[in-house]
Amino acid sequence: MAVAAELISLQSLEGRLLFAVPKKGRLLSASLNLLEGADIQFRRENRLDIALVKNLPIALVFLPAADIPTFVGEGRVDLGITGFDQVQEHDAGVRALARARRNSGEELSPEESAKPQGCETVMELGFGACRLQVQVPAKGGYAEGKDLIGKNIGTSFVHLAEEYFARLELEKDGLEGVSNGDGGYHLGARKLRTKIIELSGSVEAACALGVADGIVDLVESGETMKAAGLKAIDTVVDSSAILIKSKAPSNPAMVDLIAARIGGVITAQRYVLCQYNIPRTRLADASKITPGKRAPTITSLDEEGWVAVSVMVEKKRIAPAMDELMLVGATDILVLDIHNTRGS
Ligand SMILES: Nc1ncnc2c1ncn2[C@@H]1O[C@H](COP(=O)(O)OP(=O)(O)OP(=O)(O)O)[C@@H](O)[C@H]1O
Ligand SMILES: O=P(O)(O)OC[C@H]1O[C@H](OP(=O)(O)OP(=O)(O)O)[C@H](O)[C@@H]1O
Repeated sequence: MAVAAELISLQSLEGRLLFAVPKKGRLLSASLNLLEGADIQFRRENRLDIALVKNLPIALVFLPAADIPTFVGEGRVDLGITGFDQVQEHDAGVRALARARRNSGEELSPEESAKPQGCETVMELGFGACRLQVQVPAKGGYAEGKDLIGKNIGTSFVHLAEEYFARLELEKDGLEGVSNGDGGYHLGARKLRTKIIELSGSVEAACALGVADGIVDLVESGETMKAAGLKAIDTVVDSSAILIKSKAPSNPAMVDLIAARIGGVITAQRYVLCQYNIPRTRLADASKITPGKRAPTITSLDEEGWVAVSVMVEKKRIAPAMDELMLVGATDILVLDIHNTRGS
């Protein structure tokens, strides 16, 4: 991490909530938009991975998305933005480590046992949607995950891939549904027959180059997979960006404040405000079309028998909702952008 000691001392971090943000990649720009919407003001110095927030007792820590669950899970950082897939992979890695230590007879120290491990999901953030999928050459003979048992699998998600193939191997051996009690599938004392090969990027090239028979990698549009001559045969995780928090944050009230601000921005991005006039006799029909997040706000109009309705509608539903409102007799339908929200 490029932290210039002369610019940001450890003392300047004292009393500040630490908030981890992806330093690059697919989640960076939407994460920065969220921070801006939540009025978290900072200036990131060139090459510096820590930024002090000007208007709140927070410091932002820019980290690779894959490392954020570790920092938050160990309580080194209070809050973080990362992909659900990364949290799942981290948790699978923690399970694998615990098993390895148990198998080698190593005891946890009292401090380790007492320390709250793992992170909690605060909310989904509405971006970074993708799927972690098992992909194979489109023209090959593999049709489902179990066809790859005993083969070579290239992936950056080694722990999730191991658990995925452990489950398939257990099923194949007639031990369907065995999870051995720690939340993820594993083979107990037996060894995984499928070979998981760790790759750190451009995983889609592994099959064509003969390194792997199949891969476990992320897919969004499917373009990368198609261009590499691959097809998906199974989904391991459905993912999107999430806000996570440590189980023992340094300042729970500040965590709640940031979560409320970010929640407000997300709601504002997802909804529009729809206003219309309608005869009171048709209100029940209109309310079915636009029920609102909780309930529509109804005000009487000066004109006898008419009411004005103000209601939040999901952006993706607004066009058909307007069509339907017209059909039940609504007039003067207006749609307004919501700049920010709180408590909705
Ligand atoms: N194609 C994609 N579409 C949408 N979200 C994605 C996509 N690829 C990755 N993501 C999400 O973004 C997260 C970070 O992935 P990304 O590849 O951008 O990270 P990175 O830090 O640049 O890592 P790397 O250097 O390994 O590429 C993933 O864990 C996933 O949640
Ligand atoms: O389905 P698509 O929309 O084509 O996206 C999928 C690609 O995006 C991710 O890689 P990224 O571009 O982040 O680079 P990487 O291979 O270096 O991880 C992922 O690993 C796939 O390669």
